[in-house]
Amino acid sequence: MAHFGDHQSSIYFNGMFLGQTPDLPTDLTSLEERAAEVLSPEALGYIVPSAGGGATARANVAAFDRWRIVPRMLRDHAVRDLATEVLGTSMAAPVLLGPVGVQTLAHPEGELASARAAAAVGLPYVHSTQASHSIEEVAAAVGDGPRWYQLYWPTDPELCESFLSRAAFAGYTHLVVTLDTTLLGWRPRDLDRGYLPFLQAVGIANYTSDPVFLRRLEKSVEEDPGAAGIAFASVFPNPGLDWSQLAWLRERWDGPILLKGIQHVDDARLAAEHGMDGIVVSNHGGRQVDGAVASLDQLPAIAEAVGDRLAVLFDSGIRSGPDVVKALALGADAVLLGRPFLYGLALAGQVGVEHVLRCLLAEVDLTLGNAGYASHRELSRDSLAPTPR
Ligand SMILES: Cc1cc2nc3c(=O)[nH]c(=O)nc-3n(C[C@H](O)[C@H](O)[C@H](O)COP(=O)(O)O)c2cc1C
Ligand SMILES: O=C(O)C(=O)c1ccccc1
Repeated sequence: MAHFGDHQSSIYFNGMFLGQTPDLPTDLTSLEERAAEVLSPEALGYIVPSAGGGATARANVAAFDRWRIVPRMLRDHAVRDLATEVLGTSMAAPVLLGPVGVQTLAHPEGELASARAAAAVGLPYVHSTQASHSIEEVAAAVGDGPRWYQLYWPTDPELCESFLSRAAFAGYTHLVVTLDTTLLGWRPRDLDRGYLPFLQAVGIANYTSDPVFLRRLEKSVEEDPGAAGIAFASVFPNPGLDWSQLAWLRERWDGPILLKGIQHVDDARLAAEHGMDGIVVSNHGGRQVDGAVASLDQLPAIAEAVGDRLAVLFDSGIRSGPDVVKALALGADAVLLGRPFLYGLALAGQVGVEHVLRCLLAEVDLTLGNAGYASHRELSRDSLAPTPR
């Protein structure tokens, strides 16, 4: 609670700004509009839209509106506590910064700014394989804060081992294996522009800092910046993965492993049967399978089926404090933030990301308190009612 508590009382007391704060909107929808004014057309076209016509991305957000919080009265909430622990990692609140690649697209300091902001607010940072800063640079930026590593499992086992050993050596403790992007989804806005950040010379420091990857490059990156993009395209797609290969991964990672991209209750059960420690119920913010179900709609059944065996994390569509409260009440142990923190990053670097995180946590705190809860641990399905149609 330490970090968040300090900031909450000194800056965002009762939701009001008391001291110096960045000149940024406090609601995340307005923040997205402001970020759209500063992002390049390419960056905007990559970050904001989703797969296909965006039906799943819209469904992700709309799903939260089908639930309403039912406030309780005269329940002492003078001392409130958002602090929690997930798979041994302590955090100021049940919120993590989700893995997001190529963040220099949004701001020159990219992942370094986001990682510093996460550490300053006391939330874990999940570092993407697809990042524009290396595993080691981001570890240094996080300092004493919690470090989780997200794996895009490359086709080359030697490269995969290299990523894993570098991450472990740099002090990352938890592995989040993203399963929903073995092939990049159909994304018309990028296709129409002929632009994908990781195929250009930018955005793949995580690969170009890797000795195994560099050995795979026939031409040096200095000679031909396009060579890295081509080598990346040859190792990134991995549609041959199946459940049997998790044993291989388990042998190579000592800490907890979470599977990201789970949407089917049977896959959640399979994750438990294969000895995983957690899952992230996610559809990648609607960026992969357009027409897929809303992520929140899958959460209750999944949490019910495996919540006693696995840590159940959730993402896709979180845009406000009440959204966080609803996901927790429906069975999530914690949520991951995606696009919203990128908008803060685009507008003001580290300060902008901190602003987004503090606004979100302050709104979670006020929503819980005014609904009669001293802690998110008191939430249950009974805290919500379905919205009448
Ligand atoms: C620009 C962008 C890049 C992303 N890169 C990754 C990535 O490298 N690895 C990953 O597992 N998920 C990635 N994601 C997905 C997020 O981790 C998360 O699942 C998603 O953004 C949640 O949906 P939301 O943006 O609606 O909150 C990315 C999302 C965005 C918007
Ligand atoms: O754009 C994404 O959503 C994403 O996860 C990704 C996938 C491959 C390379 C870079 C980012």
